[in-house]
Amino acid sequence: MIDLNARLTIDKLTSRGEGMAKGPVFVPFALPGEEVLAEVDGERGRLVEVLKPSPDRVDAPCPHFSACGGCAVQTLSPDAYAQWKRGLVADALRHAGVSAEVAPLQRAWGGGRRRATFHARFDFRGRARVGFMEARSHKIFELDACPILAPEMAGAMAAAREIAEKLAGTEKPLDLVVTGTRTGLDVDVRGCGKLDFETEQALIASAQTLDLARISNHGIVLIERRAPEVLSGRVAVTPPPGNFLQATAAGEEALTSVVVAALAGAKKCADLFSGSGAFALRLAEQAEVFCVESDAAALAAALRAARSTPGLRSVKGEMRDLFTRPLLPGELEKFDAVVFDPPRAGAEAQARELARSAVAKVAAVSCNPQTFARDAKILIGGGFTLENVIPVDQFLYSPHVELIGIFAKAAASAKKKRRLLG
Ligand SMILES: C[S@@+](CC[C@H](N)C(=O)[O-])C[C@H]1O[C@@H](n2cnc3c(N)ncnc32)[C@H](O)[C@@H]1O
Repeated sequence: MIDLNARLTIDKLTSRGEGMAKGPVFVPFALPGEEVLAEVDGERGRLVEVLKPSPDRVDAPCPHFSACGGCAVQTLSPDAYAQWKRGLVADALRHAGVSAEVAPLQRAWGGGRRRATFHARFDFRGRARVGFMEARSHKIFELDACPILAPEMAGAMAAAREIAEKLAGTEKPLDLVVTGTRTGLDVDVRGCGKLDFETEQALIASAQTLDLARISNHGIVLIERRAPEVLSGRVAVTPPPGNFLQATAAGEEALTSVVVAALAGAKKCADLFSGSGAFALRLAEQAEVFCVESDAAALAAALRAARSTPGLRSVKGEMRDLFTRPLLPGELEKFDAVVFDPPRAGAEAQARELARSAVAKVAAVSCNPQTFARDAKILIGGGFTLENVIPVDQFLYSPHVELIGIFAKAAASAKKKRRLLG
């Protein structure tokens, strides 16, 4: 039954960035401590009016707030926002029974996001609607400007629109992944399947008129006019189309500088889930690095970048699925230190092997506090101490938070493990 006029008190802001009242009822855009009027249908509430605003409520900086589904947590004051995000990490650790001091949130959005995925849908006349998704809907929200995009993304929306128009004939829902690089925009189109010759030529022509660095169809390059380049420290990397990239350059800098400092002194490091080398290429200024990654193109990009940069220590790598074939203690023996940065699912299998290993220092980077906490518990069970937890915010106004945990194992305990392993 729908209650059109429910008066609710909001108890907390959830890990999805929604206000939660008793019931529970989840009310997007409502803040803790507020009294609100909401339209309630089961567990979902639609904010109608804020009757008693929180002292932490501020004006949303973006004119598209609440219509665009992108940035739900814009009306929380900067201090309350930082406490909430830090709290997401602290709660996940507490819930998993891991005791650790969590450092204050590092703000790392810098100039803004260097990648965005625009969605395109076509109406029955073939007219493209291009933009982000509307809040809680499958409809497209069309917009001209997004304040959270980095300057390198200038022209990204116009490019996405023009390319979508060229693909109207496919009638399929499309995603356009646009990355702002220092040599221009890199666009990867997804969802259109194999294209006929004329459509491919039309996209190549668009790449010329829009002065794109590169355009690809689901990873298959149609034209590379200039190699797209991002910097990993001083190393220029050409990431494969649509490949994983930390959301902001400042976020990558924040995560990697913590890891590089924590692993200082190590002569041989492993970078597990290495992608195109954000950690490895910086660590290689001070240590030999071995990268392990399941995506062949990403691994190749890292190794190629290392080869073409003078002055780095050796960077080698292996393509390997670390979920099913984690590095075993015998293989880990070669390394003084390990960084691992898995996808949201975490690195359970690898954490189990690290726990059994004699590695002295481990930096765990994560985009999911829950799986981080699970993996941290495994490492601690293997004799590691969690020395430091640092939350890093590169997804401004969203509920996403990254974090780094620095783990150390005392030499005596590491030696004992080594003896046990024979
Ligand atoms: C969060 S990204 C981190 C990449 C890199 N460390 C960076 O900062 O740019 C996770 C990486 O893990 C890789 N990956 C996903 N599943 C994997 C698996 N089962 N085994 C090895 N690598 C995997 C992805 O291809 C991706 O490059």
